[in-house]
Amino acid sequence: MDLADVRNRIDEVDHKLLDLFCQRMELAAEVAESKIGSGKAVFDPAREREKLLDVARRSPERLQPQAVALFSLLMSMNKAEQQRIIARGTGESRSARAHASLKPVSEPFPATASVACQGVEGAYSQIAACKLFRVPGITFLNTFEGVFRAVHEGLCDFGVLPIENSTAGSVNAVYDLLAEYSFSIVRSLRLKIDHNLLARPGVQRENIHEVYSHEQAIAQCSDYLEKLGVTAHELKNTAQAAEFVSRSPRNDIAALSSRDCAALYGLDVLESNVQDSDNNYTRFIVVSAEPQIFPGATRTSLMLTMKHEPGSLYRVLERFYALDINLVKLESRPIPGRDFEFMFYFDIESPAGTEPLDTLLDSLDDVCESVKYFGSYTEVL
Ligand SMILES: C=C(O[C@@H]1C=C(C(=O)O)C=C[C@H]1O)C(=O)O
Repeated sequence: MDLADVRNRIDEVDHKLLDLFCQRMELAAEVAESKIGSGKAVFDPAREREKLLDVARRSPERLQPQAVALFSLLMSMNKAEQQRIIARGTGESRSARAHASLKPVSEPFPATASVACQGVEGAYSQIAACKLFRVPGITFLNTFEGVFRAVHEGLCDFGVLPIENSTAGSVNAVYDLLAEYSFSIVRSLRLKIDHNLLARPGVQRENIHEVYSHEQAIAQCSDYLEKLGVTAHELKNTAQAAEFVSRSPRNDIAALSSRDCAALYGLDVLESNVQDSDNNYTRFIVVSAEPQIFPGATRTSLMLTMKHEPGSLYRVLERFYALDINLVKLESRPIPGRDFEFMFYFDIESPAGTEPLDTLLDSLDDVCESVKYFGSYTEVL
């Protein structure tokens, strides 16, 4: 069998398939028009079930799963096309945000601003704020909620908060507050976290018996602490641990903190980069009360809830695939007390203000129980 011959025959089949695919997609305009007239929903599950049953019956048995998958994708693309047409026709986006607010503004991200951070001086949030803004005026609050309240009440322009860590995962409390306050993410930063063993000047490493830090830092350095043969104690944050050690008269304690804290609290770095994994990053976000998209935004964060049934995540992922949109984060999260729904965090890469992202946002309501759009922004390293 000559490969070139077979390929010619494949090409012929593909030309026909492509022609039929375009015809099928063009019918979406007529279906959309009829649905605008009748007020019927784009997604008609009964019709789709019938179609898939028919497809399965008509296919040879060994090709049934592939045929069903192919037609599911065709129907998904058809629905996305209908959503796009309906949204344009009525001039009204069904997405979580209207199109107008999805367009980037012309002014650049500010270099100076008043910023709310959780913790105390030297905390990783403060280090992040100083990398995110050239000259930030920082107000420290005790809790994440305090940060949101400070921005909500107009005391600060922006808030800086941790959103996920490469070892511990997403910070659910921050996601919940984003949804509760309807705030937008306007920038993010991937900060490499290096923990250091800090002690008062003159203290020797071999004399250390107890180490103080935040529970996550202790977890991230657990192998090191075991080797050191010390007991670990939790404090509210790593900066507070440094402060505690600096004030204590004891000569057998140390803190796991950032290098900045050594200078800040007059401590010596006994050993640097003591974390077990050298791939330890925390992502911080800048939040604002008003939705704002700054130039160059390519990352979008969403929180989607889906029914607990076979294929629900697949139907959403299909939309990304059909629009050639790359996923950079997908994490599931249990919803306490709600057995019949699933919540997922999605981050996608797609320039804000362009067709694929608008089309995607317009078409998600159809395959999700709820869609939360948290903003489009630039991630800096
Ligand atoms: C095209 C329609 O809209 C949707 C898409 C379908 C398809 O692509 O075949 C089927 C049912 C609907 O969910 C329709 O209602 O017929």
